[in-house]
Amino acid sequence: MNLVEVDGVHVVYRIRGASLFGRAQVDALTDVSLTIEAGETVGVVGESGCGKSTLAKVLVGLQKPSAGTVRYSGTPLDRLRAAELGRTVGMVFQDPATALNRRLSVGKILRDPLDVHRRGKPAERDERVRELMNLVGLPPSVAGALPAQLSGGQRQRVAIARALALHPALLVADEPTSALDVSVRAQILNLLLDLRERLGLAMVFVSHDIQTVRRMSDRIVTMYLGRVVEQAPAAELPAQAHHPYTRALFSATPSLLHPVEPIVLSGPVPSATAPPPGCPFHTRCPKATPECSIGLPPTDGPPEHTYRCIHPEIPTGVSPS
Ligand SMILES: Nc1ncnc2c1ncn2[C@@H]1O[C@H](COP(=O)(O)OP(=O)(O)OP(=O)(O)O)[C@@H](O)[C@H]1O
Repeated sequence: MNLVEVDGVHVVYRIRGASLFGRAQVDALTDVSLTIEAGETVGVVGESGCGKSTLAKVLVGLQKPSAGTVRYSGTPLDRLRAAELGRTVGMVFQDPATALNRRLSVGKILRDPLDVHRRGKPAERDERVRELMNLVGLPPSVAGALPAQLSGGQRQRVAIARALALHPALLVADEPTSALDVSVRAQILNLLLDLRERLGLAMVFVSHDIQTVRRMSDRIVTMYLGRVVEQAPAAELPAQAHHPYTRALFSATPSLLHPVEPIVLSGPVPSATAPPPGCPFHTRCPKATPECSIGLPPTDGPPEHTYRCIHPEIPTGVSPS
């Protein structure tokens, strides 16, 4: 059984004060389905506004879907009690400066979830706090420090330790390094990779940096305007990216190891309040034909590599189904 099953999830945000003549809602996620196996890292990529953070929030129960379900080991997310949810999934946010309580010491921040969920005796909770600090490479000497007294990298280590306090099976990391200095980003990424190995964690890694996602993930989900447009093993990308949008993302951040033919997209991302008809990507797609504006492409391909495109790029020698 999969650890997580996301099935047909929609999230609609109502916009207050929207014009009577415009749409008063954003379809942040439309019919999103994906699975995550125990111990697997799934990377989520796409341009700003495509729904990555909304998906992350749905996975941890911070955003209720307007339709569809999220199941953890077969149990719907909304049936899990708070303590069970903490044992199931933890979240690391983009900016640790705002995600941590400024008034609590590191020790108290880490002890808080253990106290709230009454995990073990007081001495065991103290021991778990020490264990968590050691796990993320924080020296015992910072237990009494406030978040403002730490470096950005140390703060993100605290946030990661807090997310792991209740031994979750899944860690959702939403742009966990983008608010950090370039010099410490690699350290936090290596810490996440190390924790995944040591704890057998499953991970959802959200980023707009597709090369980092590729390095971190077993599988990559590409999103565009709230929809999943491709899901593929990371090792197959970019060489076997079938969707022109996935290819365009890789070509925008070229790598010497994995060169991709440059693809220039025409125009900006359409507004999420008024998505185009047919394939949502057709207004910018270099391969678009008139039929792309008529119907939404069906999901095609084998379960391990799906795509929504009627003009997929399938390299010779690769079977499309
Ligand atoms: N609370 C909200 N109210 C209204 N619209 C929202 C809200 N949160 C997000 N949106 C809209 O929903 C869509 C998806 O946003 P989301 O933050 O999930 O995308 P994202 O891919 O994470 O973007 P970014 O990379 O910029 O964080 C966008 O059009 C965004 O403007």
